[in-house]
Amino acid sequence: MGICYGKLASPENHDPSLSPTPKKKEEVSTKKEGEGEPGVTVAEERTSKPWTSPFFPFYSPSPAHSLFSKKSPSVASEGGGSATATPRRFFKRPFPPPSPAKHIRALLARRHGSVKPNEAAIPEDEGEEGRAVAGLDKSFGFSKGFTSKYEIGEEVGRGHFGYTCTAKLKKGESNGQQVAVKVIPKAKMTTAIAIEDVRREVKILRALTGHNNLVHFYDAYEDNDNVYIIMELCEGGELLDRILSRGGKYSEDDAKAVMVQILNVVAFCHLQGVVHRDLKPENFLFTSKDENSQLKAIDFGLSDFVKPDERLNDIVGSAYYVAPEVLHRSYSTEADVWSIGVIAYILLCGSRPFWARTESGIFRAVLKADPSFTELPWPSLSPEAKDFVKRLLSKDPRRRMTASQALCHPWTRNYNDIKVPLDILIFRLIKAYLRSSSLRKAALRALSKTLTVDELFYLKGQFSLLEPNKNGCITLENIKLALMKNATDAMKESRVQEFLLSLSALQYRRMDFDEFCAATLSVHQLEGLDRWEQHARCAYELFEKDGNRAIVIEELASELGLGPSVPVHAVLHDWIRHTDGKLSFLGFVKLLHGVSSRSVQSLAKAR
Ligand SMILES: Nc1ncnc2c1ncn2[C@@H]1O[C@H](COP(=O)(O)OP(=O)(O)OP(=O)(O)O)[C@@H](O)[C@H]1O
Ligand SMILES: [Ca+2]
Ligand SMILES: [Ca+2]
Repeated sequence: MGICYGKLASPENHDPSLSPTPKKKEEVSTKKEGEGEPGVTVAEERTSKPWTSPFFPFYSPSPAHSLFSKKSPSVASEGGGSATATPRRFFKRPFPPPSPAKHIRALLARRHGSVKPNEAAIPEDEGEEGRAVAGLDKSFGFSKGFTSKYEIGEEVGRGHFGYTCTAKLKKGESNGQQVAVKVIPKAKMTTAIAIEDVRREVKILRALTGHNNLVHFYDAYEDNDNVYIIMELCEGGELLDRILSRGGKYSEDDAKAVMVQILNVVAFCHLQGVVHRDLKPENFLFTSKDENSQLKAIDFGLSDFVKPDERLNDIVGSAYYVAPEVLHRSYSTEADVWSIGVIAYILLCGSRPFWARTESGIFRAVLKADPSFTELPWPSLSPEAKDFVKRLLSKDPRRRMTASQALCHPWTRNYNDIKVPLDILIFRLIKAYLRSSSLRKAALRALSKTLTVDELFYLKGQFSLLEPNKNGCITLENIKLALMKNATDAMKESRVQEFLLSLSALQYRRMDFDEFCAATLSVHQLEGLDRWEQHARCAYELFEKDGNRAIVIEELASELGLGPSVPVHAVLHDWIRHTDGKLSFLGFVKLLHGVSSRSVQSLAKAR
């Protein structure tokens, strides 16, 4: 079971056209996170926050906020107690508006070491680290003497793992400087996983600090009771509160201003080999109350390092924002881009793309349902905005845009001279290209000739970031220099350098822009486009003229790295044209994918 919204039984019973009547207090039925108990009603008030914002109707609280006081379950009323005041909101609204997101319960259970039967919607393997253990080592090696250096002020926010206060430096050069301190009680660290998470949160903040859209990290302290993370104080409040105070809807331009900042910092994290894993509007703060204030990513508590070809498998994040592949336990940086897609959807229409009353219901929707782009206000939004969100919310992570690509999308790319960061995907694809057979390279080259202006825009940008020489070519040296320019300590952890070594096939050669396009185009992404068939047919015609040649089945099998156990004549029969022994269209498309022997084996079994 998950969060409940009073008696908002069906997704159809809300009205998107309602005026965002601000409410300070809202009563909704909810269930305590991480515990399998039945729903309890919570009355919430965020007025004790320094930047209190009005609530959107149906605002549902996160039980993690201790500022909320509990009330008896009987006071839950329809539509959060405000149904009679604005009855029109029923029957029309497609989804409830955003509210604070809750962490996935399996994750919390694992971190608190309390997995009870049937509690987690997706069972986690409970290893030694996930069990609450007495006598855990809770020393982090952080500085001591927090209280002698800082005078702690008012609480400005609270999450599941800690609370955040303002603080003032007592002495030294920056005497009086206001900072934010996230206090994480050691008493809450009951498992090895929880301790490791705090260690990694600080390590990642330390490694990434410096980006304009990432909260500035100053230092970390500890004493017997707490860990203290000292950061820049963001006084503009959470993005979630701004969404709510605007009635859940942003103009396209305002949404773009937010999106561009989010994509920028996430592209930066991904290049460094860090995946955030908890992107949601609560984890972006504005530096000031100003409308055009800068946005900062915070809360790297669930973040991790990921090597370029590695897949992570622990289920982490917040239900509304979690990517399908995370639920399938095999994911990488693309999972963050999905969460950005959910945020983009909410910004543009004020509703969540995937909604259900229970956690498992949300997971089902994430895995199976297609978000609505037909309900209001979608018909009145630009086709570019819709395409942008759809390509972030592609269920297949290989078809999803990367953060850098999203900054090159026609919806965003003309926004205020965006500087698109280097995309780690480029290096992954070059690596795969260099390992390909000459036949596959020829096929990719043919496909690259069919790229459109939009697709070339991104590739041109990436190519110029690698600073080609006078002849318009790049070498391994260019790639090294470009990465060094962008490298932070995080890169050492995620071992991008090691990955670079794997590009050593480039050592004695250079690549011009044409070859770069062939190397870095993503076949999977092109396949996700409506015009894929056209692309592929057109590319096949070019390949016929230039690259196609007679090939015997055994040679093709070896090109594809098929082992002797594969019945190649049966499997590859349709891939070779019997009239002249050259690749058929089917064979061409398979070759473009660089079909793995595993998929061919499964193909063989299916026959
Ligand atoms: N640098 C900051 N300046 C101002 N407020 C902050 C800052 N960092 C955090 N906060 C506030 O404190 C809240 C909790 O911080 P944070 O999200 O890091 O905690 P958490 O316990 O990890 O939360 P969660 O439950 O989302 O995992 C934030 O949502 C925000 O409102
Ligand atoms: Ca948070
Ligand atoms: Ca957190």
